This record gives sequence, structure tokens and C-alpha cells, in this order.
Amino acid sequence: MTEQRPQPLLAAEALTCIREERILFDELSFEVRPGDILQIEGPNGAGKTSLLRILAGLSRPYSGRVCFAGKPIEAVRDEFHQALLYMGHLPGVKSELTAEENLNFSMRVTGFNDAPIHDILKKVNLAGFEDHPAGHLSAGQHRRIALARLWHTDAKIWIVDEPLTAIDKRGVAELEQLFLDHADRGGCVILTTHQDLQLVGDRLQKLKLQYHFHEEL
Ligand SMILES: Nc1ncnc2c1ncn2[C@@H]1O[C@H](COP(=O)(O)OP(=O)(O)OP(=O)(O)O)[C@@H](O)[C@H]1O
Repeated sequence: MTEQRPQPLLAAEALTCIREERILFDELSFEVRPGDILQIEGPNGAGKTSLLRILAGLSRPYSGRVCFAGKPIEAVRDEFHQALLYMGHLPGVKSELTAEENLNFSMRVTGFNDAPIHDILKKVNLAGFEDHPAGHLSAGQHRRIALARLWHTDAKIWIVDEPLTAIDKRGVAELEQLFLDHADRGGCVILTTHQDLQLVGDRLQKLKLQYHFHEEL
């Protein structure tokens, strides 16, 4: 008997994206199922961030649609938002707030008012820096504040843009393990990175975007 694959959590259906009169991708279709880890690859300017933003419902494609559990995301907006954790390539951390205040703030926004903030900060190696304004921290520590949300969320779909930027080797390994654990629990991860992922390795699916020049229009 053949094993049945789970239904897709997210499906890109014939997505076309045009920016500044340049086609970034044309009729792009793919599915992401529970347990999948998908890396979007491609050179600078190929359209990776544009694709992630469309998948997260933050911008619209020129044509095509994104479906969540079989339905267009516009039709199931609330359920989709509950199932989604989107992290853009800018960390979204307020420099004047401390590490703890930043995390407190983002946990409140996502409804995790009683999250164990100190434990989470410890997990991302920020113990001892709780009271430091984020603006006084290093680039990697800054990003770790944003990434801390990943350690406490029940979102199934993680869409993360360049999460590994400025993160040291140990931090990358910890994040990769987190992605694997999330996928093993039935979640999915869609990410961009210019780094080679070591731990995730053979679990990784890849989607390569090409850079199209204007004259290819
Ligand atoms: N809101 C926008 N309005 C107009 N053009 C945009 C917009 N967002 C992105 N672009 C253009 O779309 C192209 C693709 O940008 P995008 O950020 O998606 O690329 P990327 O593959 O993520 O690049 P990188 O690896 O440098 O992060 C770029 O040429 C960019 O100038």
C-alpha cells in the first residue's frame, strides 16, 4: 500500500510577480506540506523576498494565488494568520527597548502574554543581556531577539527571510535543529538564506529563482 502524503499547508498556484517592469517569476507553482523545509534560493534581486511576502499575504501577485489548507488565503484570513509566523529580513526589533521589552512586546502581539521570557532569552544566548537596549547589542544579538519568537509559537507555517544573517555557527546549528523539530511536529518552514545548511541537509527541498533581466520581458 502506498503511504498517503499529507495535504499541503500552503500552495502557490501559478504565481507571477512583476516589479519595476521586470518579471521576477512567472506562473510559479509549488506546494508545502507538513514536515517540509523549503529553501528559496537565487541571486540578489531574483525575487526571494518578494515571493515570501506574497506567500505571507503581505503583497499581492500580478496573477495567481496562494492557498492555505486548500482555500485562497484571502478567504480564510483569520485562520491563515493564526497558522503563520512571518519574519522579514529586517529584524523588526526596536533599538530603544531592551531585549526583554522587545520580546515581551512581540509575545503580546502574538497573544503569548505569559511566555517564559527569561527562559526564551536564555535559549537564544541572551541571558545577561535582558536589560540592555537592543541598539547597544551586536548585529547577531539583535537578530537573536527577533528569532526568539520561534522558540515560543504555535504557528504551523514559518516563513522566515534570511534568519541566519549575522548568526554565529553555534546559533545556526541551533536554529537548524529548531527547524527540524518544527517540521517533525507537523509544521513547515519556508526560508531564504545564502548559507549552506548542514544539519537540515537531506531534509531540505530547494526552489531556485533565476534573475531575469528587463530584456527577457
Ligand atoms: N515594493 C517594491 N516596489 C518596487 N520594486 C520592488 C519592491 N520590492 C522589491 N522590488 C524589486 O524587486 C526585485 C527583487 O527584490 P527582492 O527583495 O524580492 O529580491 P531578493 O531575491 O530577496 O534579493 P536579496 O538576495 O538581495 O535579498 C528587486 O529588483 C527590487 O528592486
